[in-house]
Amino acid sequence: MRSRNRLEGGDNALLTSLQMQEADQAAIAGGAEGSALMQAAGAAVAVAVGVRWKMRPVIVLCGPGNNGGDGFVAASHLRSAGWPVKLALLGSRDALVGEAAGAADLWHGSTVPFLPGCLDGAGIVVDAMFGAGLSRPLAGPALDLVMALKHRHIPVCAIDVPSGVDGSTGDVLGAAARAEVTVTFFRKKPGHLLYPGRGLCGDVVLADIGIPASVLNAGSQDTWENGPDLWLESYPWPQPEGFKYKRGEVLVLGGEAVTGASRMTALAASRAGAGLVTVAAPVRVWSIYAASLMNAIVHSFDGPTDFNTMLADARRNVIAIGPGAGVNASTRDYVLAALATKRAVVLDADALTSFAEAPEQLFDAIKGPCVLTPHAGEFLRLFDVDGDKLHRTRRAAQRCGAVVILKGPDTVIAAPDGRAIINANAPPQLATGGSGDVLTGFVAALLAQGMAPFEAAAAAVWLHGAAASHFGLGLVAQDLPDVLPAVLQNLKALSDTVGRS
Ligand SMILES: NC(=O)C1=CN([C@@H]2O[C@H](COP(=O)(O)OP(=O)(O)OC[C@H]3O[C@@H](n4cnc5c(N)ncnc54)[C@H](OP(=O)(O)O)[C@@H]3O)[C@@H](O)[C@H]2O)[C@@H](O)CC1
Ligand SMILES: Nc1ncnc2c1ncn2[C@@H]1O[C@H](COP(=O)(O)OP(=O)(O)O)[C@@H](O)[C@H]1O
Ligand SMILES: [K+]
Repeated sequence: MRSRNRLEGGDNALLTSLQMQEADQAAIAGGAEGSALMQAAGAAVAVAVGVRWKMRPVIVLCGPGNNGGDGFVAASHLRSAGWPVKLALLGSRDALVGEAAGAADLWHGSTVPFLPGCLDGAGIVVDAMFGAGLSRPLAGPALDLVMALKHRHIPVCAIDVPSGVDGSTGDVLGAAARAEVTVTFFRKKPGHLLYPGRGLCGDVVLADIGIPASVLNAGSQDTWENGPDLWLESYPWPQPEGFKYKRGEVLVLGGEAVTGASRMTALAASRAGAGLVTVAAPVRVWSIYAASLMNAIVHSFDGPTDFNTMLADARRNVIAIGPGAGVNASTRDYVLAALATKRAVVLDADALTSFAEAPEQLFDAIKGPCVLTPHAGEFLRLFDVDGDKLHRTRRAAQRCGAVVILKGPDTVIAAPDGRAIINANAPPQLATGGSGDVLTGFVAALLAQGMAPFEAAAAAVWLHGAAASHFGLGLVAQDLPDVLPAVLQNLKALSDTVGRS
């Protein structure tokens, strides 16, 4: 399937520092000159500065490695273009080696001491202290300069990453500069998309420095930025010869104390294309569901026997449990009964928290296709939270055998086989009560229509973010299903364009 192929390579791949180093080495083994890559990198930085700012005094802060080397090249280009440029080097000129030493030899401008005073009079800072080679928390003169930058309001252009940000994880080691623009090379890095790093990068410019895409071995990529490229080929568009049962049926467990949450899940599942949506409504509140849900079939149920009878209908190919379900033993039993069918199951909110005392019981019961959609608090109740967000989510997916969507402004989607996707299209207005319940419905609907769990999770998260952006400010959760049609129409137009090209 082509979508799978896109996942194996492509522009969306995110590279750790090590993977970037391997790509660099493969490019050089394939005939590229290391110095040419550095020249292209530094030139791209100079272009990014020139495009963004009017001519003014620039200070380039160079570190002791190749990030500093890129800084020397950028400084030379800006100087040749007439910009007043000063350069400060951390460490001694004689300690530079390789391409960085070569780039320094070509710098004929003034060099000033690497001290906070070097910022005086500067209108722009080019941060070329550390990139992929950051190996420990900032300290000493580098820390002093980053702290000085925080107190002055001089715009910063960072090379590769803001110095102090770990490109592989987005973590800040000690302290980090805050950039307005970050110029990175060949492919983005996870740290450009994961907080706190993402919040320090400003706009990320991806520069082509001549490393061919072919250096990425098919199959060796495991992390991508979310986007339609990854799953559009397997998106389940309505088919002329389809009928409602072919588009799948989602069974949503309704809550008793809280009814709005699962009603939003049901509406979202209908809008996202499930052929049928059935809500299992607790008998005492059945009328609330029946009166408010026109798109769904509302069945009243009174305890496990009734629920099991509803599960017995195998046309219900996806079961969504969690929103408003209540944290208790009954919810646990419903989850276990749903998982025992080995049909696709989406577990959110209370369905997860109900297993806080016994996560193993949940993990052991997952035998079929399953997507868990915890926010950070729910995740903490079930999983180990050591390490960065990408690592945490991957480990959780491996541990439980399900696709895990760890939500937040930088949602990570991980599969048990180690693949992971970072989402970056969600606007902050999505942080509103009930928006997670809508996401559960989107995931369930895409699974119902036959998408594989990893792709369904990624597509749902992307549509969710796109819907929130499309609506804009003032969003409440129930607006998301209502604006989904406009987002889907745009996506269909894109799909038709890609299909024709
Ligand atoms: N790969 C590619 O395709 C291309 C890569 N390119 C560029 O190369 C960059 C990577 O270069 P790099 O590997 O030389 O590492 P870099 O970030 O300069 O730092 C290493 C130096 O910093 C030091 N150091 C580390 N942490 C420190 C700290 N906290 N405090 C103080 N010192 C610290 C470290 O010292 P050590 O740990 O060895 O003691 C070492 O001396 C990459 O980001 C991109 O800009 C481009 O030219 C285009 C092609
Ligand atoms: N600051 C933010 N920026 C973008 N998206 C966010 C932000 N905070 C939360 N979200 C998204 O909003 C949704 C909230 O889900 P959740 O926490 O489960 O809320 P609820 O339980 O109220 O439905 C998730 O999809 C999450 O990724
Ligand atoms: K940097």
